[in-house]
Parts: sequence; structure tokens; C-alpha cells
Amino acid sequence: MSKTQDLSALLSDADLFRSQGYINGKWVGATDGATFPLTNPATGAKLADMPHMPRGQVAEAIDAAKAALPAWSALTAYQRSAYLLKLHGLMEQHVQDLGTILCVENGKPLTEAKGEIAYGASFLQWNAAEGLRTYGQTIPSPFPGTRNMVIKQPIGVCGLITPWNFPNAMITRKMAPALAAGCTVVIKAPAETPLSALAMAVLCERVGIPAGVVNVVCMDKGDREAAAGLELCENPKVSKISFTGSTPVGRLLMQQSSSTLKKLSFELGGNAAFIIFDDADLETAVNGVIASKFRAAGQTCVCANRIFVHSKVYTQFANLLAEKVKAFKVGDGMTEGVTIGPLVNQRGVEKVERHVKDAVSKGAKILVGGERFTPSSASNSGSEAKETCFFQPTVIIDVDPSSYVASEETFGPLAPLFKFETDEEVIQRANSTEVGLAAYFFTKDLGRSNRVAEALEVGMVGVNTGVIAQACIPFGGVKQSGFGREGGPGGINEFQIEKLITIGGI
Ligand SMILES: NC(=O)c1ccc[n+]([C@@H]2O[C@H](COP(=O)([O-])OP(=O)(O)OC[C@H]3O[C@@H](n4cnc5c(N)ncnc54)[C@H](O)[C@@H]3O)[C@@H](O)[C@H]2O)c1
Ligand SMILES: O=CCCC(=O)O
Repeated sequence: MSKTQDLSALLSDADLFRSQGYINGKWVGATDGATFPLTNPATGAKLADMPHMPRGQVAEAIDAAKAALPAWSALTAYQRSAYLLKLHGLMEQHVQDLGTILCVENGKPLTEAKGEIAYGASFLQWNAAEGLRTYGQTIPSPFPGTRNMVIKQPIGVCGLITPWNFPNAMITRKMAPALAAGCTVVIKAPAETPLSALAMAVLCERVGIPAGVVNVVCMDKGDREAAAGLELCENPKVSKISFTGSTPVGRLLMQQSSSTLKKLSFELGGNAAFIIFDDADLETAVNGVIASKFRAAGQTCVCANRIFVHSKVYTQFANLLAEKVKAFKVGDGMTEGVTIGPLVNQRGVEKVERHVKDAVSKGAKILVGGERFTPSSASNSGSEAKETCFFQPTVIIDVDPSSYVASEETFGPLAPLFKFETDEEVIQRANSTEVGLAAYFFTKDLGRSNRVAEALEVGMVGVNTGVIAQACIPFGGVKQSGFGREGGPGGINEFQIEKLITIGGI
């Protein structure tokens, strides 16, 4: 039986809950009136009927962004910075409501959702400052009477395609540098979590960001989503695509963008190795695994996916981890004390289940969890276990290297423990994947720390920590995890062009 949930009743500022798209400063439904249902993954309850926008409306949003570009890019960096700081302030002020919206549409527990809002806001603060420092260069010329200057300019209209696992922070991570640089944007919100994107559009409107500078389109997965992707990639008015999502969709977007040769930055899938050497502080390492593996119920691109533990400490480490995972409280993220929520949809549950079954069929043993279930805090859905979006936080040991989980990103709360003997062996196994986003290791040996960090084929390494994400770091991968960096000192460059001005006859 399908139920509905009145989300606005949970908000102190119900105006933040919008179920229309935002194009050229106007709140609009799909031109043909089409909608799709948005549900709470914890309960299955319907939250809203969202606009299922056709390709023509994406083109309209691009037109609006193109029209708004000259005035927005002509503002001083200080004026744009002031908008971002006001937006940052509003996010802090509305953290409870923004967190609640995020929690009910994505499933992550409210405390974690509020943490994501703070993380999302940090990209506004960081880029408000970075926008003021987009320095150019003067370059001595070999030609007499000639001067060379290099200036930075906004690249133009940017298409931002963002995923559901960080419904707020993946938007601000792209939108903040784009706006700071003087670009205008069309955000294609993910079908699973459009409300967080639209709540940000409300705040953009409130701080007075002019119509057309920020546009949000939404549609369900499938044909119209593919059409939106095509429009963003093929429309010559769009100069840049920034995408976070899976590697296969990244490949498709790159192919589609070739006809207009857009600048691209892609943050794609990972398969992070998490290595515990025999000299590691095991208590710290267990906490590191928990922070990395179980954040967002295991649905982050930088999640520990393959946990390699030295044979000398394997059993001790496995038992310590199992004890902590047993203590997790799984349930509806709005319930007090819940530490881990549902996966975003049943497709996510099916993938975790497939990885567990496959590993067990190849000899792995389950220490904790291993099954989908419906926790009592989410049982008001009346859903059968087969319809649930919950999977028990799971630890498996003695995992065979041929298991799917060794080569595919699980994107769920499954911690598989592999055994290793030598540094060389574990580095080779860590690198034996086509993706290279993040990796982590724990050791007290300084020499090893430098050697291993340099040998790992990834864009980001955590040493003695499971937490690397911050606005101030260059976030991104190598190999098939994509290219381009978000955040950090260079993040804003992704949204700028360098222009040379050579002056002769001086
Ligand atoms: N790097 C990340 O943070 C991240 C985020 C989400 C998913 N993933 C990976 O993707 C797997 C599957 O999740 P998914 O199906 O949501 O990923 P996906 O790549 O299909 O979707 C990610 C986002 O891309 C958009 N998208 C999908 N197809 C598109 C198209 N043809 N044109 C334009 N936009 C399109 C959607 O907005 C979606 O939210 C996960 O298991 C995980 O491995 C990674
Ligand atoms: O999943 C993608 C982003 C995760 C993060 O910013 O830590």
C-alpha cells in the first residue's frame, strides 16, 4: 500500500520544500504536465510529484543561463563573492530544514545529513575567497617592445550533472566555483534527490542571485534523463560539463560532448583500497574503516571498497571491526539515535546482496549482517522485506580475490576483508583496478608511509585517516575515475579559461 508523507510539516520554513523546477527565476512544472513520484527510501512513502521535464525545457534553461551570463560575468569578483557568502550564511541558518529535506529524500541519518549541509556550505565559503584570487600572469617576451599578459575569464554556461549520494554538497562543490568564476549554470538534479537541489535554488533566489544565473531542471531516470544529458552535451551554448556519477555514464557524456568539444571534469566511480599494515594502531584503523566505509551507508565514491589486512593482525582486526559494526543502529534517518540509513533504492540493495552472495559462494564467511531487512523504525511503510531499501551493515572475511567485490564498487554497507603478506603484494593488488579515485592505509612507519602513498595509483590518499573530503583539497581521480579537480586551490580553474594578450609596439 503506498503512503504519502507531508514533508512540509517537518520544516520550520516550509517554503524550502519545492516540487517545481527553477528556470530563469521562475518555478515551473514540466511543459507537458508530466510528473514522476518521489519517495522516501526509508519508508516508501511518497514525498512529492516532481516535474518530468522534456529536452526542450533543458534547452530553455540553457538559453536563460546564456542570457544571464554577460551581466553575471561583468560583476566584480567581490560582488560575486558577497552573494556566495550570503548563501553560505543562509545554509547555516537553515541547516535543520535542509538536513531534514536531505534525510527524507536520500535516507542518510539527520545528523549526517546536517553534516553534509555544513560540508556543502564550506564550498561556498571556500570559493567566495578563491574567486578573489584568480590571478593572471605577465610573461617576459623574447620580442623587443612586446608584453605578454595572461588573464582568467569565466568559461561560460556550465552544465552540472550531480548524483543522489550527496544531494547538497555535490551541487555546491560545482556551483560555487562556477558562480565565483563568473559562469552561469544549469543543474540537472538527480531523480532520486531533486528536493535538495531545489531548496538551494530557493536560497539563491533569496540572496538575490539574478534570474537565469542558476537554473535547476529535473526529470525521472530513463529517456528524459538521457535527453537532458544529450541537450547539455550537444548544445553549443554550453561550454563546460561537470559530472559526478558512474564511470559508464561518464564515458557516455564524454562521447556526446565530442561534437561540441566541451571542457569536461568528471568525478566517477572508485574502488578504494583500505590497507592495514601490521604496525598500525588497530583501534584507529577500525575507526578509519568505519568513517570511510559506512558514511552514507557505503554510498560514496571514496568509500573503502576492498579492505586489505596484514595476516598478522587479520583476526584481531576483523573481530574489533565486527564488534563496532554490530553496535550500529540502522533505521529511518529521522529517528533519534539512528546511525545508518537505507540505501537510496532497491537497485542499490540488490547490488550489495549480489556481492555478498557471490563472495560467500567463493568461500567468504559472514561475521556480521549479510541480509536485507526492514528495521522497526521504518516498518510504517508496510513493505515486504523484498521491497526494502535497507541492508544490514555487513562484515565478511576470507574473501577470495576473484569475488565481484574485489573488482566492482559495491556502493553499500559491505566491508570485505582480504588478507595480505607483503607491501609489494598489497600495492600491486590495490592498483589492479581500472579506476583510481582514493586509497587509504594505516601504518606507523614514516618511510613506508611515503613509499606507499607515492606508489598507489589514485588521485587521493588518506594515511592514518579514513576522512579526506574537505573543500580545501583537490578532489578527483586518475585512470577511469575521471579527470579534473574539485575544490582546493585549483578547483575554480576548471570553470575558467586562460586568455593570452600579447601587446606589441611598446
Ligand atoms: N562518484 C560518485 O559519487 C557516484 C555517485 C552516484 C553513483 N555512482 C556510481 O554509479 C553507480 C550507479 O548509480 P547511478 O545509477 O545513480 O549512477 P549514474 O551514473 O547512472 O547516475 C549518476 C547521476 O548521473 C545522471 N545521469 C545518469 N544517466 C545520465 C545521462 N544519460 N545523461 C545525463 N545524466 C545522467 C543522474 O543525474 C544520476 O543521478 C553506483 O553504484 C556507483 O558506482 C558514483
Ligand atoms: O561520493 C562522492 C563525494 C564524496 C565526498 O565528497 O566525500
